[in-house]
Amino acid sequence: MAQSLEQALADFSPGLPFAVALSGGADSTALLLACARRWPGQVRAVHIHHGLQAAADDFEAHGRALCLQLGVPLAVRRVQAGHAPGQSPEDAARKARYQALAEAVHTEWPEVQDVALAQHADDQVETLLIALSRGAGLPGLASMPSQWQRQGLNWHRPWLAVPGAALREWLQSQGQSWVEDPTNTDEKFTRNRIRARVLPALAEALPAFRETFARSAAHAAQAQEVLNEVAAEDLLRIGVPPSIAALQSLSRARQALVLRHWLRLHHATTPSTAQLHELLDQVAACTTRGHRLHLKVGQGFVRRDGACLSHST
Ligand SMILES: Nc1ncnc2c1ncn2[C@@H]1O[C@H](COP(=O)(O)OP(=O)(O)OP(=O)(O)O)[C@@H](O)[C@H]1O
Repeated sequence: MAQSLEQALADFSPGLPFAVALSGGADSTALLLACARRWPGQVRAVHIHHGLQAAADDFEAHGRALCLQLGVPLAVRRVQAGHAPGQSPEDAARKARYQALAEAVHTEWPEVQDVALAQHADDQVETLLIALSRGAGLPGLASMPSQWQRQGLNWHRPWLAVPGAALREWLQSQGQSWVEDPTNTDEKFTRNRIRARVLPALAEALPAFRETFARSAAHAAQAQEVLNEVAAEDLLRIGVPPSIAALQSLSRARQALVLRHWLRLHHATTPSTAQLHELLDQVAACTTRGHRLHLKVGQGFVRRDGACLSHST
C-alpha cells in the first residue's frame, strides 16, 4: 500500500533534535513543514547552494523564508563540485552535497545525529528503472535504503513509500509554496524521461507498481546484505592480496563476488562485467607457475604476483 503522508510521519522516529536536508523543492518543503509541526523546536534545516543552475538563488531564498516562517534554524553551505573524468556532473554534485550536509550538521549542531532526506516513492521507482536500464546488479536494484549510517550520522528517507503527487497535494492544501526545479522537465536526463513518460504508462498498466517495485527493491537489498556477508567471509579466506589457489577453490560466482568486494574495498574501483569475466577466465587459466596475468580492471590493473593477485594504478 502506498503510504499517506500522515502514516509516513507516524512511522518516522528520528533521534531528536534532527536536521532536514532542504532543497526548496516540493518534497523537502513538505518534509520540513510536516516535521516542524510535529516536533516544534527540535528541527534544524540545511540547504546546499550549488551554483550549478541559475535557479540556485531562488531555492536558497525560498529556504530562508520558509525557515524564518517556521522558526527553524537554517545552515546554508555553498558547494561548487567539479566532476572527475567519467563522472557525471549530477553524480559529482550529489556526492559533494552529502559531504557538505554532514559537515554542516557536525559543525552547526554537534548534538544532531539524524538527518532526513525527502526522496519519495516515485523517486524510488525511477531509481530502480534507471538501475535496470543500466544493466545493474543487485546493489543497483536494491535502490535507495530508507535508513543507513554514514559520516557519523543516521540518514532517513521518511517519504520513501509516499507518492510524489500526495506531497504536492498536501502542500497545496496547506497553502504552502515551493520552488519548481526548471531542470526537472528536461528530457535529456533519463530520470526525467522516466518520470514524464514511463510512470504515467505504468500507473495505467500496473496500478500497484509503486508498492510492488518497492517490494522487489527491498528483496534485492536483503539478498545483497547476505552477499556482502559471504563476500567478506570469502575475502578473509582468500586473503589480501588474494591467493590464486584459494580463489580457484571457490565457485566462479563466488570468485566474481569476492573479487568485486576486494577491488571495491581495497582499491575503490569497480570492474565492468566484461573485465570481470576476463579476470575470472585468467584466474582459471593460472594452472602453471609461468602463467602471466595482466589486465585493465576498473581504474587500474590486476596482475599476477607469484601465488597472489595484485592491483596497481
Ligand atoms: N541543494 C540541496 N540542499 C539540501 N538538501 C538537498 C538539496 N538537494 C537535494 N537535497 C535533499 O536530497 C533529497 C533528494 O534530492 P533530489 O535532487 O533527488 O530531490 P529534489 O527534486 O531536489 O527534491 P525536493 O523536491 O524536495 O527538493 C531532497 O529531497 C532533499 O532532502
